[in-house]
Amino acid sequence: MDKSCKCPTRSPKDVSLQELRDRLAEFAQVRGWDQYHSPRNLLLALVGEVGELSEIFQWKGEVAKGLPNWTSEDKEHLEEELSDVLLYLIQLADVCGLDLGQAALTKIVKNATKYPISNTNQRATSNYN
Ligand SMILES: Nc1ccn([C@H]2C[C@H](O)[C@@H](COP(=O)(O)OP(=O)(O)OP(=O)(O)O)O2)c(=O)n1
Repeated sequence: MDKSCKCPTRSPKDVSLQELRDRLAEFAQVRGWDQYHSPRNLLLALVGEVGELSEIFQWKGEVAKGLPNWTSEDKEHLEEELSDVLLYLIQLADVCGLDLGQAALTKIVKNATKYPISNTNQRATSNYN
């Protein structure tokens, strides 16, 4: 093992929105791209990446959870497109001055109020009819 490596060691799941936001801000800043990263431009970039994500599923028919029949190349492509969407979403929230993580937690609480457990079968499933 290379002991000179200063790479942080952590669980693969241990990535915070704040770290992603900070790294994206630095990525844009050192390239002089902040000037182009307006809310509108980032939204359009986000929508473009959602389109690229959609293309992966286009014309495939239903896809089983866990993607059992997908190649590792297909899964890697999906990871990249999901990441592009996430990264533009984080940047959009950042340039709007919003705390996306806190907002998402607040929204989950709001969703739970809107869809109480006792009414889940009637209300949530009615969305699919
Ligand atoms: N002004 C920019 C341009 C790119 N990116 C970052 C965010 C995305 O993660 C990725 C998007 O890069 P591309 O526009 O090259 O898009 P793709 O990676 O999807 O490449 P392609 O469209 O060639 O498949 O780079 C960014 O933050 N700001």
